[in-house]
Amino acid sequence: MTMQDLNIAFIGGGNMAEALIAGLRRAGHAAERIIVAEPQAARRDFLSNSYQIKAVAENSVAASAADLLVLAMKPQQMKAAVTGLGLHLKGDTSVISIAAGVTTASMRAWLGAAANIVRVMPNTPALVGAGMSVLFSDADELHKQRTEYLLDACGESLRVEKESQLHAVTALSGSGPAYFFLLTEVMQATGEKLGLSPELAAKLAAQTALGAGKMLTESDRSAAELRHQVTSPGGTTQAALDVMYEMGLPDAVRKAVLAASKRSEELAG
Ligand SMILES: NC(=O)C1=CN([C@@H]2O[C@H](COP(=O)(O)OP(=O)(O)OC[C@H]3O[C@@H](n4cnc5c(N)ncnc54)[C@H](OP(=O)(O)O)[C@@H]3O)[C@@H](O)[C@H]2O)C=CC1
Ligand SMILES: O=C(O)[C@@H]1CCC=N1
Repeated sequence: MTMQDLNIAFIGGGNMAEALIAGLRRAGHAAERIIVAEPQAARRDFLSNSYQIKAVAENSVAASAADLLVLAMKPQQMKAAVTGLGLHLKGDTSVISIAAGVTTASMRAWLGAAANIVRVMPNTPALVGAGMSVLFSDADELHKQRTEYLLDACGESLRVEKESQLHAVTALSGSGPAYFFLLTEVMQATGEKLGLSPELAAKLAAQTALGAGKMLTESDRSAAELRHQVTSPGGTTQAALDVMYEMGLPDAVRKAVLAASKRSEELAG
């Protein structure tokens, strides 16, 4: 079976599932090979209309169709949703959990020892093909490669060798888009306070985020070097950065990333 022939099923059709479905469709995976099980009728309608995929209410229908099954509920919803689902899986189905914290051992306890489990921490930029996903799995290589087919349709993917590293990964790339969005929101609002129209302030903040991101990924210079290049001595950037340091922004970001990692550990139970 080629990767394009995989039947890919999602259980839970929320924000992150939608981002992965959008990535798959954008990369050309056939709509009739994607199915989502989602409890809310309005959300099912939205997903089937937006991506031309099949949306059903019963998890077992999606699970039994799957070569690749993506569990995309909240961590707290996972145990109830997947207990008993193992009965509906084909023997060689690859089961991907994207839930923060929930361990491979817990998934095996709920799904059955034979389940081929891959843990993934994706992020929402998958929606626009710019995702960063990290996987961990102790299952056979085939299951990791199938997972990479899905993830690479949505951006970039990497592997980690230790499951415990997923806490840090979650704190950086899983939650990370929200940190940049908050910064952008504040820049935009302040631009408006300084007299720019909402449209202009939004455009300047967003395009600046995109430009900074492209420089970080495409240039071989470090983030610190790129920052220095913007910062003329005695100039405007220096005035802004002085305030950021005085008010403890680096320390706040450090503590925020540590809090996200700790929360991931707590969700592991
Ligand atoms: N959002 C993100 O940026 C990222 C999220 N993740 C992980 O992805 C997972 C989903 O997050 P997110 O998409 O934000 O959450 P959402 O709440 O948007 O999506 C979860 C969906 O699953 C549905 N659901 C709940 N219970 C069941 C069930 N028993 N069977 C089938 N579907 C069910 C929910 O319905 P209802 O609303 O009715 O409960 C909801 O539509 C989480 O585990 C999270 O840790 C990972 C990386 C990034
Ligand atoms: O906030 C969360 O718990 C999920 C995991 C990473 C991003 N969103």
